[in-house]
Order: sequence, then C-alpha cells, then structure tokens
Amino acid sequence: MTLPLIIAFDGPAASGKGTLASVIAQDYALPMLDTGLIYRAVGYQREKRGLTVDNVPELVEIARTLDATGFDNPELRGREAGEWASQVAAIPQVREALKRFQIDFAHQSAGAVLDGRDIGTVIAPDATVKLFVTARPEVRAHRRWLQLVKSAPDLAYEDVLADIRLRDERDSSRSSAPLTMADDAVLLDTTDLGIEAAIEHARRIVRDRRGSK
Ligand SMILES: Nc1ncnc2c1ncn2[C@@H]1O[C@H](COP(=O)(O)OP(=O)(O)OP(=O)(O)O)[C@@H](O)[C@H]1O
Ligand SMILES: Nc1ccn([C@@H]2O[C@H](COP(=O)(O)O)[C@@H](O)[C@H]2O)c(=O)n1
Repeated sequence: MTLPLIIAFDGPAASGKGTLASVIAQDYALPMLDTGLIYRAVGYQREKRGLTVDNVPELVEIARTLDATGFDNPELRGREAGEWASQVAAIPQVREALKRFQIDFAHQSAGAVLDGRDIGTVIAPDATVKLFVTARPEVRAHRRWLQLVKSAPDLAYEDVLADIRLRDERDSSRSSAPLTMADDAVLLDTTDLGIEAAIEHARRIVRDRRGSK
C-alpha cells in the first residue's frame, strides 16, 4: 500500500509558492488546492454584500456555505481581493469555518498539494514535505506588479509594494494561524531564482524529503 503524499507550500504573497505547487502537483499527479482562493472568495463576498469585518456571524455563514463554482471569477485574483482576503483571514471564527474542508482535502487517499499560509502548521502538520517559499518584498512586489499591470496599466509598483508589506505584517502578526515557517519545513528563497531554477530547487527538496521518510 502506498502512503499518501501530502506536500505543503507556505509563504508570503507572490513568493512563487502557487507556481511551484502546481508543477509539483502535476509531477506527482496529485490534486492541488490554492487555499488563498478560499479566503479571497470570503473577502470578496464580504465586500459585495456590504459587510464589515465586525459582521462575524455573517462571515462565518459565508465561509461555511462557500461554493467553489465562483472560484474562476477573475476579480478574485485582483489586488483588492488580496487585501479583502487578508482582512477576513485574521478572524479566528472564519478560519475555523474553513478548516475542515482544507484538512479533508489534504488527507484524501493519494494525498494532495496545498499552498497557503498555515498548511504546514495547522492544516497538515503531518505533511510528508513542507516548503516555506519566500523572496524579498521588493522582488515579490515586482512579480505581482508585472502580473497586475496587464489589466491595470496605471498601477504603480510602489502601491503594490505597500500592499505586500501591509499583508505580510497582518498575516504574520494575527493571533490565529499566523504566517510562520513550520519547524520541519525547508526554506526556499526565490529572490535570486528564475521560475525554472526555483522549480528545480523545489523538485529536489520534494525528492529528498520524500526519500528520507
Ligand atoms: N522564481 C520566480 N521568478 C520570477 N517570477 C516568478 C517566480 N515564481 C513565480 N513568479 C511569478 O510571480 C507571480 C506570483 O507567483 P505565484 O502566484 O506563484 O505566487 P504566490 O506565492 O502563489 O502568490 P499568492 O500567495 O499571492 O497567490 C506569477 O506571475 C509568477 O509567474
Ligand atoms: N492558508 C491561507 C491562505 C491564504 N490566507 C490569506 O489569504 C490572503 C490571500 O492569499 P493569496 O495566497 O491568494 O495571496 C493572504 O494574504 C492571507 O491573509 C491565509 O490566511 N491562509
């Protein structure tokens, strides 16, 4: 019997963890979950329904009844949705309402690849391999700016950098499941790595860690 292979990618915004997670998921033919999208969907619904972060029971209900059919909405990938996501992600009751689904996804029979902020620490502390993907804020902001400027030509790099810094600070300092590297995670700093080089590093880490278990 083959053991489930659970691979956790955590790290700050635009570090490249989603890019790496999807390549590794393909390599091992595993299902993948971008958990940031879940928080983005809750934050987006908060905004659309005119709620504030103090409307906790309503936000919990949104989280509890979330429907993945709207996940392909391009607005969820936008700049504002990232900020809205980070705000609702700081509410412990919202995190709790989203937890079971993520735990079940991670622990399906073959295993899974998940990327987020608390995968290796909260959702799958038993993951086979944990990577903490990071890069300098200026580099991450530049990557994110390159992505967003295609649909927002007036967007200033400095504003994206400010967003990234604000989100890093909020995600790392919240009381519930803050962004932090698990003790047994491998650090992958992509500051000076192009995509192909980062993929090669990630592949090697997964091979080595998997082989050692
Ligand atoms: N090593 C790299 N070098 C240059 N660009 C990269 C690298 N890794 C990823 N990118 C690009 O940076 C952008 C952000 O990458 P990605 O979406 O994988 O980051 P992320 O950490 O998952 O972000 P978020 O958590 O905000 O969803 C994408 O346009 C991606 O193509
Ligand atoms: N496991 C996670 C994943 C995401 N978040 C929060 O959502 C925001 C958006 O995430 P992206 O990965 O799409 O950038 C992020 O800033 C976090 O606040 C989270 O808390 N836990």
